Amino acid sequence: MKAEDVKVCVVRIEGTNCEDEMANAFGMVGAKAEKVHLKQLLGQCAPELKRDLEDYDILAFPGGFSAGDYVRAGAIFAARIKAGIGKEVRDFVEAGKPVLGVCNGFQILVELGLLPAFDETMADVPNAALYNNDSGRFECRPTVLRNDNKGKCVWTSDIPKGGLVMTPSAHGEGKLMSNIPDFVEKLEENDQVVFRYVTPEGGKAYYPWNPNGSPSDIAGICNPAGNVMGMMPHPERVMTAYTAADWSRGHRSDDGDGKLIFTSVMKYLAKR
Ligand SMILES: NC(=O)CC[C@H](N)C(=O)O
Repeated sequence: MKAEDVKVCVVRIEGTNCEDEMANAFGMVGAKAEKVHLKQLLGQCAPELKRDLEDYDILAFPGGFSAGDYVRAGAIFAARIKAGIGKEVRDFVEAGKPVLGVCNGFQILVELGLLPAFDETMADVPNAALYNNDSGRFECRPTVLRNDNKGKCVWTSDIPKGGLVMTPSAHGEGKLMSNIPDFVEKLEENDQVVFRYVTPEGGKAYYPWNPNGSPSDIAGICNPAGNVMGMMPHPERVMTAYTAADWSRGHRSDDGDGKLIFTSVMKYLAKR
């Protein structure tokens, strides 16, 4: 698939607030991104505004405070999706099409049951959640991630295994939790761990470099097939070096580290 033929659905509802930079990020790697309100996918709009998920090649859930973070961040957005287009989303994922959830988007993917999705896609009762940060407050700062994926995730092929990327974090509910006793081990066994928080030198993270207290310093995971990825930090905010933290620019020329996520998925689609 040529880059210019790639169509991206950047889906939003009231409270989403990172759709512009998410659409811009895909545009910077040559794809055609469209900001689509959930109501357009549900048909609750003028006929000419109706959109069908199957017409897109990538589904992206941007950050924000969808539905005001009521109940839990992402819970209401996920419930509305599941009730209205659950089958279409499941078909999209099972067709191997790439799905990205950033921050609130990650929370939505977990609430939908699309991550970690150990046994099935969109299980009725999700077996994980993004919980309140250990600090009990909203954490907003540059964070450094190490790519710990062994090659399964389609969103990280341009980042060497063990490579470091600086991507900023900004969230109140970023602690990945699960009711499954050996949750982290299962993620590791399935190669579903993607990013871990580390210090700028690549060492074991401690607060504030792990801003939320996530076990094993996990910052991002993928599904067993590797086409769905969710991460708390915001790669779409560091597409260029000038938006990166000054101390993190040593190993990048004019691009920001976040661009590698978007170039990676375009390479995956180029082979489909
Ligand atoms: N930047 C975001 O998407 C924030 C996500 C969510 N509102 C939280 O605070 O955890």
